[in-house]
Amino acid sequence: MTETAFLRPRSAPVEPLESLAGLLREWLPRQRWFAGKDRPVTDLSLLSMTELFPDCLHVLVHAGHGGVPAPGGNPPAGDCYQLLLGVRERPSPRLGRALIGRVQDGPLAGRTVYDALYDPRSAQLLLERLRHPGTAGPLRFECDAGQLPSGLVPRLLDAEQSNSSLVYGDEYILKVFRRIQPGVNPDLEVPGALARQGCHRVPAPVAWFRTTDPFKATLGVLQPYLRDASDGWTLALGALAAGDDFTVQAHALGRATADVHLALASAFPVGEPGEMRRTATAMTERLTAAAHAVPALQPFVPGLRTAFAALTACDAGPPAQRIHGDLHLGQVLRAGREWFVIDFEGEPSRPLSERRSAHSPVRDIAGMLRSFDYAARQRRPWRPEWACRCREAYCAGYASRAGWDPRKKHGLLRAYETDRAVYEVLYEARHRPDWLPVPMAAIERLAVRGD
Ligand SMILES: Nc1ncnc2c1ncn2[C@@H]1O[C@H](COP(=O)(O)OP(=O)(O)O)[C@@H](O)[C@H]1O
Ligand SMILES: O=P(O)(O)O[C@H]1O[C@H](CO)[C@@H](O[C@H]2O[C@H](CO)[C@@H](O)[C@H](O)[C@H]2O)[C@H](O)[C@H]1O
Repeated sequence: MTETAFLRPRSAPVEPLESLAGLLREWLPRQRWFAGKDRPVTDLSLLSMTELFPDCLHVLVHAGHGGVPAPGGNPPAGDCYQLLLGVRERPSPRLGRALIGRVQDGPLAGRTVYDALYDPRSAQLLLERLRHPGTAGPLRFECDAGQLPSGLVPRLLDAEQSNSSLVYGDEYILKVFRRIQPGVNPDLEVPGALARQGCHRVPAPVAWFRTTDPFKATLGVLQPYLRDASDGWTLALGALAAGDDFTVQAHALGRATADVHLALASAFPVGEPGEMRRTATAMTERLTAAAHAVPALQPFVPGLRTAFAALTACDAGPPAQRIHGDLHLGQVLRAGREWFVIDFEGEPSRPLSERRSAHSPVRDIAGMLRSFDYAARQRRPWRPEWACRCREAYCAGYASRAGWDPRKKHGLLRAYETDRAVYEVLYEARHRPDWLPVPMAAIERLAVRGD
């Protein structure tokens, strides 16, 4: 593996490759996983560029929103993204969907760049790198499994994702993180720790890659692929369409959630129950920021604030601990008769330090309860009673394993559900404006009726 002279990591806008930066500036905001859709990209700089294999560059870019450095020498507002770029004179016509554009000047002048994750050859070579641990410039490839098989055929998953995933021969799945923040990604840290606890509900990482420059960060994780699995969202929508009950599955899902919480509490330090006043303040601040970004929230702010204010009169809840952080029906897979939990990254828009700290497990429970509501609102007539039964069954399943019943923590649950619905309003406004009515219906319910 080489790191050629013009491919050394750089940290300022790179003049000779300006036209590559120009292409990426146009292309990035159109990607599903691009997090800054609500703000224009004002500047784009290449942070590092490494030749991963011939015709394939590993690139970290900073997409800036504002350009002016923040006070105190902090970098300007924006995010770092990971790209694997194929660079060829004439890419195969089959890569049409992946094309980014033709570079006009600099060392890559005249070559066409494309998203290399769509290129089976690059995907295969990426797995080869993981099979043979080692380095490429600042990149480190590491493997926990004895020997990974070779020759597995790759396919890029075509899912609504915050990252990009490659499935290899239905044996393994490699998640390539897109938005990169300094530090260990919880989606490597948590499944690794749970596997060491013997928790069978989470596929364990078998290989991963990371960078040491421009900061230390996890870039991708390979784990076993649950080949006959269906995700909870698909199963729930199927049940709704068929008019089927989903309470047996919801009950088992509650048990699975509690199993994962118990394993997390053993694997990581457990704190005191959250201090209610502080929790209420943080939730209120998030509400204020969300209402600023999505004006449709504003009429409901006073009603929603009462859910947070009421927290101060609540009993201390369960101790704070590491949690999933973004639990919903799309994050659980049913294989055979068991539920598995995936994607421990937490809510993608929150800072990594916050996602890696201890929180109330009620936050996860509230996330799943909201998800039943989302499912029940996918087709008319809406089925609130279906969601209600699932919510009951899920909480009962949770209580049967955890030893405490979420339904007896009504004030906490209401506050966390409200906080989650506020997050969802922001998420949908940014990523899927057509879906905004779904969390807005919950906002109205929580603000007006409070249940
Ligand atoms: N271990 C696995 N086995 C089978 N399918 C998986 C596995 N991990 C992820 N998936 C599939 O990939 C999709 C995206 O994975 P996820 O971790 O949620 O990515 P993202 O963080 O990008 O949203 C999931 O919805 C699921 O369908
Ligand atoms: O990409 P992630 O899975 O990490 O999570 C983000 O995207 C989710 C949507 O894909 C979003 O979930 C919301 O929509 C789901 C239905 O598509 C629903 O089941 C969830 O309850 C609802 O929150 C999630 O919030 C977001 O972080």
